[in-house]
Amino acid sequence: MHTCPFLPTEQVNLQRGGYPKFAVPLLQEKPEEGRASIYRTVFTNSCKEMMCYPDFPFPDDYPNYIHNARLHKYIRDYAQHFDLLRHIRFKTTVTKIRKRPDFSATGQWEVVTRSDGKEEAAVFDAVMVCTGHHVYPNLPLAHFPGIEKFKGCYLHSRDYKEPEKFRGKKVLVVGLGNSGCDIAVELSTVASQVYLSSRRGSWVMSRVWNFGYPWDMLLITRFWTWLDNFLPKAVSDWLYVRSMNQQYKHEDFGLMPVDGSSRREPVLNDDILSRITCGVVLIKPNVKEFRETSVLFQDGTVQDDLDAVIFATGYSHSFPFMEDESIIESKNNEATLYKCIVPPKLEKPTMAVIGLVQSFGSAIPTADVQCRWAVKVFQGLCTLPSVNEMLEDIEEKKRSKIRWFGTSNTLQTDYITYMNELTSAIGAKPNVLKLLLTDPLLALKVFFGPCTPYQFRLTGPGKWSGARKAIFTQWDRTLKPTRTREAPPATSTLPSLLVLGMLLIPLLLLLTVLY
Ligand SMILES: Cc1cc2nc3c(=O)[nH]c(=O)nc-3n(C[C@H](O)[C@H](O)[C@H](O)COP(=O)(O)OP(=O)(O)OC[C@H]3O[C@@H](n4cnc5c(N)ncnc54)[C@H](O)[C@@H]3O)c2cc1C
Ligand SMILES: NC(=O)C1=CN([C@@H]2O[C@H](COP(=O)(O)OP(=O)(O)OC[C@H]3O[C@@H](n4cnc5c(N)ncnc54)[C@H](OP(=O)(O)O)[C@@H]3O)[C@@H](O)[C@H]2O)C=CC1
Ligand SMILES: NCCS(=O)O
Repeated sequence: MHTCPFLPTEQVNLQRGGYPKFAVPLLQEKPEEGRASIYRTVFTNSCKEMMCYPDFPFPDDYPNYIHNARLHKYIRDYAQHFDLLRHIRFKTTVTKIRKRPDFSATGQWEVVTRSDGKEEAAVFDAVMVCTGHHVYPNLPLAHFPGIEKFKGCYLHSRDYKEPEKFRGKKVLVVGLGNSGCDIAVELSTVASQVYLSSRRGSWVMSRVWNFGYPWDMLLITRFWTWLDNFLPKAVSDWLYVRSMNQQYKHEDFGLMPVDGSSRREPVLNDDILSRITCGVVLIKPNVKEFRETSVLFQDGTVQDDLDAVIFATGYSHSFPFMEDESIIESKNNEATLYKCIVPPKLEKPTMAVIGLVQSFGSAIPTADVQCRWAVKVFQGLCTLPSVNEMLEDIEEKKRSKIRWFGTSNTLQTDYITYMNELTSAIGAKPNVLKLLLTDPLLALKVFFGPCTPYQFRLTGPGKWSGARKAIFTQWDRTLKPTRTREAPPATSTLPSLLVLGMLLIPLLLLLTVLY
């Protein structure tokens, strides 16, 4: 990788010589091998009511979208609240996971760890692999002819931390995902020009959706999921494209996705339109090739005097610690796991992969429900079908992925459909029809309101007594952090009905005269 001359390298040396580690390793200047890495200004793109642990709402004074440092505190608060820290071994790397010799009888695993240079092995009855899928950068340089000739520098978005070092530079960002969009917007405040190249375009939405409410509280509901699946696909596709294009026409900003009906995860960014309108971010098509100091795009346009390229081309995932790599079969960004969790060919179901799904929904509640299902499998309370039946189910799910995402090799899945599948299996899926009879107001909120994580703790094993109240107060917690100034009492405005009447009367008179 061409290091950027204007990115000071002493930090790397400093790091070796006691560089002050950030409180949050994610923000270290030089990302740690095998760890996710984010840039300083990352704010969540799921709102607090949609991304909390199902039995641990965020404090009501937290903003709806949260800076990564506050999210880190919330996760630590959760661990402290449920007394989990005693179960966690920090600064400990798992270097090897292998079946014990008697695995087919016991289902036990041997796990080797390294901490402070010391290796240690231990035996476990079950293993949950929760190592994330935003760790290993996807940097497909072979797709960018001439990059080896390029005299500027380039890096993957995983290595990007902040914009200052790019002040006055001409920078190309490749990839219109959430990283590419965030980074292009931030760079545009200091760079002399930012180009944002997109291969297939993306739906780009603001976090602040209709009526000023969080996008995910309005769009991720059981009603919309039901309608999306109930209507003929052509109709639901038309509605989807129409809703995504309702705030502005994406083609007017060069953003329009090639496949508009794909339910691929949208980009959430509140500033990109303004940066495009101000000309500091220029949207470009895919790169055709790089030259020594310029880049040729697929539409034939050329950009000279390029200083740097940031490849925001996403991530791949791998499990280097698995001695037998065939256990978690994963290639082309798709994994062969039953319910996206269990390797189907194990003689004993004592391994679960958690978090290897991507949806409109949030990672935290998804992982919470996945773990609850996996524990029932480990306990033998959720029995798995035969290997062939699991493999057929995996194939069937791949076919439905093509229907919604245009490809099977994706971690994408439909959030509520997936959560329903898992919560049904453990008896924790809310029964809306039954609720209609027993608690009609709750039923309406559950079906038409935001599918907040509390819904997955309303009933069944793991039920949380505070879930109903959390659902009834979710909008209070949403509005509290923004309603921070009481509007002064209205002075001159006439009641709106009176105004409406005053407008209607002349209109009615005009109509009677005309007709
Ligand atoms: C920039 C960015 C912003 C995001 N914003 C949101 C958002 O707004 N909302 C949302 O829901 N999701 C968001 N995501 C996605 C979300 O962060 C991830 O899905 C989530 O972090 C997944 O959690 P995880 O625990 O599965 O994996 P990770 O958070 O990646 O954690 C994996 C952990 O495993 C550890 N690990 C890995 N290998 C080993 C090993 N061999 N031994 C020991 N430990 C190991 C790593 O150190 C790490 O601590 C974002 C992702 C990125 C990159
Ligand atoms: N604020 C937040 O909450 C943020 C959340 N995230 C999350 O982190 C995860 C990773 O996001 P991100 O890093 O953006 O990665 P993504 O995988 O979401 O996006 C990768 C982008 O790179 C493009 N790309 C990939 N390969 C190539 C190629 N060979 N040639 C051209 N373009 C290519 C893709 O284009 P194409 O569309 O054509 O495939 C896509 O636009 C996502 O889940 C995202 O939601 C990330 C940043 C901020
Ligand atoms: N869709 C929320 C998860 S993400 O990876 O940002």
